[in-house]
Amino acid sequence: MEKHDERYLLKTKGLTKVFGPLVANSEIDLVVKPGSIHAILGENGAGKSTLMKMLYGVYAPDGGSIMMDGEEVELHPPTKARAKGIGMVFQDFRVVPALTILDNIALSVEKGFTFNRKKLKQRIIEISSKYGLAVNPDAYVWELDLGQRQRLEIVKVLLAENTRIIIFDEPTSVLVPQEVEAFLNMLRMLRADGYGILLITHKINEVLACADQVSVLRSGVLTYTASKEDGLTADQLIGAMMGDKELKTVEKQSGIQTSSELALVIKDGMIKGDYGEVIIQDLNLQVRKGQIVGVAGISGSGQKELAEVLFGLRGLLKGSIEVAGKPLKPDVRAFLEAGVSFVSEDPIKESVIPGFSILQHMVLDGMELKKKGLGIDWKALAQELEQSEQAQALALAASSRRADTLSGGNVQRMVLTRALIRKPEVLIISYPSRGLDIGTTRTIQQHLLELAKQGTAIVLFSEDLDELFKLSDQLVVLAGKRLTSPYETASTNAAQIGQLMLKGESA
Ligand SMILES: Nc1ncnc2c1ncn2[C@@H]1O[C@H](COP(=O)(O)OP(=O)(O)OP(=O)(O)O)[C@@H](O)[C@H]1O
Repeated sequence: MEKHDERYLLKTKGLTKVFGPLVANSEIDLVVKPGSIHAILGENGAGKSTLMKMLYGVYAPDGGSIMMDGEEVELHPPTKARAKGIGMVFQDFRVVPALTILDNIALSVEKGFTFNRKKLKQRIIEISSKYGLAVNPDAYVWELDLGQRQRLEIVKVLLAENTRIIIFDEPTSVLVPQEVEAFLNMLRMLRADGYGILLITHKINEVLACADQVSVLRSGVLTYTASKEDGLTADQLIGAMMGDKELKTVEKQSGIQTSSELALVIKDGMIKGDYGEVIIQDLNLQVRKGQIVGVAGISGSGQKELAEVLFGLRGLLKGSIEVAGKPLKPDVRAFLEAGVSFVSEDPIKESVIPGFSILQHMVLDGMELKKKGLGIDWKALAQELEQSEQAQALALAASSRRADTLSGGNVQRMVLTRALIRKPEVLIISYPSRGLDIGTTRTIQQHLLELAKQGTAIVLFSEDLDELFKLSDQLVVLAGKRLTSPYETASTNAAQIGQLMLKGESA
């Protein structure tokens, strides 16, 4: 028998993964204990997902070993990892939208083609009520919001035979603030039942709220480990992640007068959803030059549809939209020409073209071409991009890198650089800090304030109320198919905005 303090579910020794010349993970020693939550922290591109993907068998290690139950194991491909009891909840969900929750789960956990629907349904209900994971087995996946899809993934992992380690890759990035506490409670219940939890997150407060152990990666190396008994503090963890780099503070200068010139106006608009249903009606919105208007709302209240209207990707069913006093038809080219830039809510899915480099993405989005003879001077373009203030501030990866091999946070940096570099007249930006590490989050927030100071009108969609309050001059709320009138940020508070999010202005 091993001594109690030597108990572990999984242990790595010298685990290493390289991608060409890049050492993404270098000689990592990590221990996953039963009944514990182990947080993995690190800046964007530090190697967190790579490490987790080796433990879930997506990648075969290039060096080192993994031990389970006292012997060395091979976990690649994921079928082997799953057979050993390792489950992973990814950021992008692996579900079939056209099927119900029950059928999706049957596809992943049942071995044959026939299965006992009634029994499986019963098991889903049991497991989901045990851990507070409200899911309706008969609902279709396309009907579900991101939080519900995540719960489906978790149920799937829990129903798989002998799961004992569960890896979560930035789970709370898709959750609205009200769902985060319930999620952390669920993690605590899993811990109490003996599961070993690996949790990748950028949110220090979540780590402090629930982690038993913390490991920090920097440039592929595990540089810091600590446990709750050592007394974890935010400063210590941020220091371990950022090293000598300083964490900026972001503050909006008060008393700046925004111009009275209107940059963007929607009058009496109506927006329909993908199934012809009315999503927003009686829509009125005005954004002045240099003003940041934050849009709050519970997810799925029409944020995506409104953002698409503001970039010409979706038409208004009624009403009009004007940019700098000029009415525009729903046509992205016309919006681009009018100086509108757009950051969508899901950059990995919507903005990355497989096989294309960062530079090619920039050119496709309208970066001005430099001619050389009959061709394009790619070298000069690359230099211009890499030396730009925006690329440097956001530490954009090398412009020749293929965008589809970037880490999640680095894709977000690419999309943000692309939007900022155009010095837009109007910027429509959704969830700017999603997936970004804490240092980059502050940098992008500072950039948005600077951009507004220089006259850009910004519509900011965010689920993070702190971020909305920190950056916005005015707040509007989407609720009950309507957009509220604007509230001056300085004279409202989170409680009032929270009420509006739940009940709209009829409250
Ligand atoms: N398939 C791949 N091919 C080439 N390089 C890769 C591949 N996957 C990851 N990388 C690189 O390995 C490094 C580590 O990436 P990884 O996704 O593990 O970082 P991360 O810490 O999870 O970052 P983030 O917080 O941004 O998600 C990055 O430089 C990334 O670009």
